[in-house]
Amino acid sequence: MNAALPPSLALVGAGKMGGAMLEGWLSIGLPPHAVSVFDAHPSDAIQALCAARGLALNPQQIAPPAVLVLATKPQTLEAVAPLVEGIVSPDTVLVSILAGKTIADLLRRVPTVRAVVRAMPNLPASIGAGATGAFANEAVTEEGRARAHALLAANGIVEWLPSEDLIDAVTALSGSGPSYVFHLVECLAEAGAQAGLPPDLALRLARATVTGAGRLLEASDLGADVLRQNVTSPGGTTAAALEVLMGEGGMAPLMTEAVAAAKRRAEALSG
Ligand SMILES: NC(=O)C1=CN([C@@H]2O[C@H](COP(=O)(O)OP(=O)(O)OC[C@H]3O[C@@H](n4cnc5c(N)ncnc54)[C@H](O)[C@@H]3O)[C@@H](O)[C@H]2O)C=CC1
Ligand SMILES: O=C(O)[C@@H]1CCC=N1
Repeated sequence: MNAALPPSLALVGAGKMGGAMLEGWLSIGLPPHAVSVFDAHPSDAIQALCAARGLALNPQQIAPPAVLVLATKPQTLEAVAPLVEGIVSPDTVLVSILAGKTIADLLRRVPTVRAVVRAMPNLPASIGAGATGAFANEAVTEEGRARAHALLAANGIVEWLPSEDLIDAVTALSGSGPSYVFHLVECLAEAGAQAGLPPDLALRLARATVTGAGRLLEASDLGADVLRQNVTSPGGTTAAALEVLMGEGGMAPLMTEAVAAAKRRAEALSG
């Protein structure tokens, strides 16, 4: 087991993200007996995982954990805070992945806690290919930060941020970003169908194209710009398409607008 992993951990909210993170922690050797899972409506998959691996699910009482990861929806913070407050001690590091909820919002609801890490993972965490941005407040010790890092790194890359303000932009880029890419697959498939392909064939090709491009990006030392140029023959078909995508009203201004909208929504979720 990674020496930096916390000796005890509580996960509150084991839905899509919390559940994915939990699987990552177990896969890097966090002992199941060190983990308690709290969820108001645990899915069948979480119930089965807890039963199979011997994880405590909704235990009545636990000793305050070294780290508590909060992974419920931001809108449920008010409702879940008394449960969290009842579990933590002043030495617990609270790691929150709630979009928009600030450290001040969290400390107001969970007054016993002092050390808070705000983290923003993303859904590819479920296959260990996540990207997380994180910020630690001044009460997080070196040990606490190392523990949070070990947990977050179980699911992919971790970028520590110099200020909390940046978390909303990270949420808008990489937190929500996988959804933009999945929508790209939908748009590409629809465009292929409009161009005359049977819709199911267009969907298969669109999916394989985005997956393949992502894998190439990962495997290559080349930048996205060079890889783009490598597909683009002068005067060829790609150049014709990129004139549209890189033209006025193309993808760059659209993406800028989309990310700005997500960031505004994250800001509005605070409080
Ligand atoms: N889904 C995603 O791609 C990402 C989500 N997030 C953040 O992760 C958090 C969770 O999102 P999802 O996993 O998508 O939601 P989800 O709805 O799949 O999971 C939330 C879980 O919390 C549980 N829950 C609700 N009220 C509770 C309570 N009072 N006590 C204990 N458990 C309770 C629910 O039963 C559910 O299993 C959100 O704050 C979101 O901002 C962050 C990055 C990416
Ligand atoms: O859509 C949301 O609010 C959450 C945060 C980032 C991804 N999903």
